[in-house]
Amino acid sequence: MNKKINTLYFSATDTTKKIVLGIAEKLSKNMSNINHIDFTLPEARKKPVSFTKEDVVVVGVPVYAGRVPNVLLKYLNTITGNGALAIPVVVYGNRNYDDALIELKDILESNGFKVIAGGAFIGEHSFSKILAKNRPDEKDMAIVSDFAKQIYKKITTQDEIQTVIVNGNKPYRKYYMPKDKNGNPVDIRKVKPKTNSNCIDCKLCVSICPMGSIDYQDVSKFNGICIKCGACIKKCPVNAKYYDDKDYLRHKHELEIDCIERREPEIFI
Ligand SMILES: Cc1cc2nc3c(=O)[nH]c(=O)nc-3n(C[C@H](O)[C@H](O)[C@H](O)COP(=O)(O)O)c2cc1C
Repeated sequence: MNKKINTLYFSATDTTKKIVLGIAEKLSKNMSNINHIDFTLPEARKKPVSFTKEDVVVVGVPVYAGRVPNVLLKYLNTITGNGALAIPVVVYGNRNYDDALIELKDILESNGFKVIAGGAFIGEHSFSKILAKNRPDEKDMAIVSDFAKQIYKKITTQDEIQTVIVNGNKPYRKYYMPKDKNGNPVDIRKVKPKTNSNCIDCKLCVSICPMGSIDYQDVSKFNGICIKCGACIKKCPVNAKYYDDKDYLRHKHELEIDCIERREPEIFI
């Protein structure tokens, strides 16, 4: 194919990254030619990014509350497509992707991309070590591979490449909210991880927090918001970070029970 392959993704616990890179690598003959833009860390979101008609961009975000994470909207709206082909990909933790894919597609289109395919895939849930455990797995990656083949064919055989229609509601549904035991919505936005005595002060959590919120001098302190992305919990080498908020833990437990049935990726081409 006569086009440059790019990835553009946010991935706190690497499941979105795995899907996006999987698609890009299958689309590209020469893997070292892929241009990777990982905007998981705050520094990366300060750099302006623009593409041209010669580019194909695989764009991935995790699903947060059934939508594109709202903390990423400002950054996503600074990216300019200038006619580049885009493949939006959302990765969710086996509950639902609700309106995240259609929202990401709309964002890309309004920024000058031509959206030619899209997909919703499943990754281990950020809140849990058992919900969608170890996904994406081999079966998911086989679908990734087939999806990339179909995209390749579409790009190389259609004279006027058609845009795609994806699932989702318009207007978008409200951000999904966890409920308490009486069914009332609870707001877990203020919940932050605690640090236990296992901590060896290695500062890894400081360097991987996508919000740059963990204090360097005192890693048990937060200087900004926590998006519950799971990075500091899952990547800590000594399991020093944990949540003890009862509403958060109740929601996590409820998801682990209610969303146990395996969901499969959906692709749109
Ligand atoms: C704040 C927050 C909200 C989430 N909301 C949803 C959701 O609505 N539906 C769902 O199935 N998974 C949800 N998830 C789980 C993530 O979408 C999923 O684990 C994804 O694979 C994480 O991607 P990453 O590994 O690239 O960070 C949520 C995760 C977080 C942190």
